This record gives sequence, structure tokens and C-alpha cells, in this order.
Amino acid sequence: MSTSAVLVGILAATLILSRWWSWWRAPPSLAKVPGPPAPSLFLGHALDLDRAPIGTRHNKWAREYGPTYRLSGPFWEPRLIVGDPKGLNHVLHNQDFERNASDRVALELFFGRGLFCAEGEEHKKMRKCLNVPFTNQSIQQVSHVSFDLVERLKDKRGQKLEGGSLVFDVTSEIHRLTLDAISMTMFMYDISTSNSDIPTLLHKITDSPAGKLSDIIPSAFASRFPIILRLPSPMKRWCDDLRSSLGAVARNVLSGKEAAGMHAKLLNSLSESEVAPDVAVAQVIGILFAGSEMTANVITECFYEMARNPRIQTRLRTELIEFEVAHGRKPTYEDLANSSLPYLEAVTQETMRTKAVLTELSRPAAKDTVIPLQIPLKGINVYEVEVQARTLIDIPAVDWIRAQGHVLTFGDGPKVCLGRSFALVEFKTVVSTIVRNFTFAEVEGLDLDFYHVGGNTIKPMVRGREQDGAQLPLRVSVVSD
Ligand code: HEM
Repeated sequence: MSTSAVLVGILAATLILSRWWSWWRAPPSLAKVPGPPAPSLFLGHALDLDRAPIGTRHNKWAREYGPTYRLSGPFWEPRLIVGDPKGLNHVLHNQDFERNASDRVALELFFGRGLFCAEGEEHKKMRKCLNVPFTNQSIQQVSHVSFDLVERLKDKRGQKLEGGSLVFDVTSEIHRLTLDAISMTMFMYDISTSNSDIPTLLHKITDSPAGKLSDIIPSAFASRFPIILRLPSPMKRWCDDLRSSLGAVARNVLSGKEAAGMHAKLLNSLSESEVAPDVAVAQVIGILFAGSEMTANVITECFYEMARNPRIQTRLRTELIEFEVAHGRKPTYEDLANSSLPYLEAVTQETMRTKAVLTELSRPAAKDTVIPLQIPLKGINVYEVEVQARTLIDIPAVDWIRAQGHVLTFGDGPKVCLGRSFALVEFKTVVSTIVRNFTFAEVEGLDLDFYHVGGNTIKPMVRGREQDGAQLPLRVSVVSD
């Protein structure tokens, strides 16, 4: 028998024993939490949940079992789903719940040891340093970059369409735009014109489909033995390559050749806080990644909804045209930031409310503790759940949570999104310019579903053509004035 087979055998046996030990030690209250039966003996709900289109499982279970219920992960690992308003607030604001150890190792592989891997005092210190370049004043100073980029995209697309209409995948252009926006504002670096391999690597990492057995089994082991994530794999290779390419950009930024705007503030803040060079590089990489991927996803989801709701699209365009007529100019940063266009503001808020692109916020308990609830556990009428250390707690991005007024799109608590103000202004800049100049329509005969993909985000796929990867084909036409 080969050494690797023996190693896998030992790991499997240890995992099964440790799961059995967890079950045995589990507080009785967790065993009493209601939940759906697992469709697979060994994989629990993991495979089914990862393969199902977004929104089709959690919403149904919440109706049946209430907002707090229990699922099974691979090898009988209990997962507590907390959609209760008081419960989720408690989890997100309390230091007894930390980011998943395997997520932290994965994020360290992605970005290096920065904000995404830190907890407690270390996280607080890093966050204080990184908050400095994200003030409204700094965002205003760099807002022209997004305006210039979207104008460039508008002109390029306008020329290709020659006044007519075309069907094309809108995701790639928007991803490139948001990557350029963050890299140019934060780092004075234009990735698109640099022939860099960064966009291709990002694409490979974030478009790798979830729901594959070959991913679920290792990630089940990784939750107990995070070191597994460091073993050779295509994902690890892409991450290493990405880190070295982004690292080269980051080191250039940190050498401080150019010093203006947000870039200078980030630089000064990192140097004043005496951040070690490898941590500074990790912070820069993390911001580049988080700043491009999430914003692109939420913008493309908005275009999809515009295509499905022509009435809303027309109303938004009318507001934009009326604004231009009344003011003799296009909306500026101040107009967008101060919500001077009420319908654009409503479209933005509604997109943020309904399109959380991070599918779930996972926070395992760091110690044995109790989660208070507003709505009692179904069937047993109890207003709290006892959890033991390492119990995996998931807050899913789903309709019933939003219906209670919790917009968790940017998370909440001490780890709330660092770039939310930046993202909101960028969203409004891109959506207002593109919708003013182009119309979007669904493509007849194509149905789209949204799936959980690698990188824990949501991406669209064409039904029946899922193997082609993430894409959002829409019919785009030029608006004639
Ligand atoms: C619409 C766009 C965006 C969405 C939906 C989004 C969503 C989120 C969410 C849900 C979290 C919390 C994760 C958790 O609790 O574990 C988060 C964290 C974070 N986001 Fe964003 N984000 C967006 C844009 C951005 C941008 C533009 C940047 C940077 C310029 C950014 C940088 C970060 C960073 C650094 C964190 C980690 C915060 C910490 O751990 O303290 N995000 N984001």
C-alpha cells in the first residue's frame, strides 16, 4: 500500500473518531435543534447544498424548521444555521465566534497573512490601520478613476455595437473594469494594459465550480486538519501564482514611487503602523481581490435584473436623462454619494438587499457558549442554543433574513466590509453610465441559474450549459438619443 493511501486512511479514521467524539460530547440542546434529514450518509447536506441553485434550499428549510436549524456536514459534522435576527447579531458581534480555521488557511494561501486571517487584537490593529485610506474624502478624491474607466468601456462597446444590438457575456468586461478601478485607485497600477496574468488567474480561482466531490471531501478534512490545504493542488498552484503576480504589484506600491490619493494614504498608514513588509503585501493583495470580485458580481446581477424588469430599467434611464436635461451635465461623484437621484438610490439599495454575493458568513464557535434567539427553536420552544467549541455556525445570505430587514450584503460587526463606501459609489457610477447608454434584454431560450462557486461567491450559469462556466449572456443595444 502506498504511503499516501496509508496517510489518507489515518486521516479518515482520525476524522471519523473526532466526529464521533464531537457527537458524543455535543450538548443535548444541539441534538434537539430541528433540521432536514441528510440526503447522504457520509456527505450530509454538503453536496446537495453546493450543487443546488442559490436560494432553493435554505429558504425552504427555514419555512419548515424555522430560522434556526441544524444540518449535517461531511462525516456527520453538525452545522448550525442561524437566521434568527438576535442570534445572527450575537454571532457576528461576539468574539466567541471567529472565522473558520480552514477558511483562514485558505485565505492565507490566497492573500498571505493579512486582515482576512487575523482575529481579536491583531484584527483590530490591522483594521485601524486599513480604515485610514477608506474615508469618504479619499474615496471622493479617486472617484474620477471609475468615471474614466466606465466612459472608456462605454465608448469601446458603443463602437462595437455600431448603433445596433449584440448578445454577449457581460461578466468579463465588468470584472476587468472593477479590477482596474481598485488597482488604479489603490495602487496606481493599470492591470488591463500591463499584459499581466492576474485577470486569468482570478478567473480560474473564482470560477472553479463548487459542488464537486473532489473538493468537498478534502474540504471536510481541511476543516479539522487545515494543513491539508497546503498540499499541492491546482487551486494551490493558481493561488501561489496569483500571490507572486499580485505581490510584484504590491511591492511596487510599497516602494512608494508614486505618491498621491488613496494609494499614498494606504502607504503612509502601513508605514506609520510599522507593518512588516510581508503583512503589508498581504493587505494590498487582499484589497485587490476583495475590491474587484465582489463589486463585479453585484453589478452584473443588477444588469440581469434590469434585463428581466424592462420597466425598472426604463424608469432608471428616464431619471438619468431628466437629470442631464435639468442640470446640463451628467451626475458627479457628489450627486451619487449624496443620493441626488432617488430612483438610482432605490435600485442600489434593492440590489444590495437582495444580491448578497457572499453566500454565507461562517463563524465557528471559539469556545463552548450559548446563542440567544428571538424566535424559539421550532417544536421545543427554547430561546437559546448551546454550542460547543468548533461547532460550525453559518449565516446564509437568503431571503428570509433580508425580509427581516437585515442587509448582510457587507456583513456586520467588527469584520464588516472595509470597502463598502467605495463599492457603493463604484456601483452607482457604473450602473448609471451603462444604463443611461445601453439597454439590456434577456436572450430568448436561455435560462440562467445562480450557483455557489469557488471563492464563496455566486455566479450565473446558463441552464444546460453549466460546464461552460460562469457567464451572463444578455442582448445589449445602444440607446439612441
Ligand atoms: C458590492 C461589493 C462588495 C461586497 C458585497 C462585499 C462583501 C463583503 C462581506 C460580506 C464581508 C464580510 C466577510 C466576513 O464577515 O467574513 C467583506 C469583508 C471585506 N471586504 Fe468587502 N465587499 C464588497 C466590496 C469590497 C471592496 C470594494 C473592498 C476593497 C476596496 C472590500 C474589501 C473588504 C475587506 C478588506 C474585507 C475584510 C474585512 C475584515 O476582515 O475586517 N470589499 N466584504
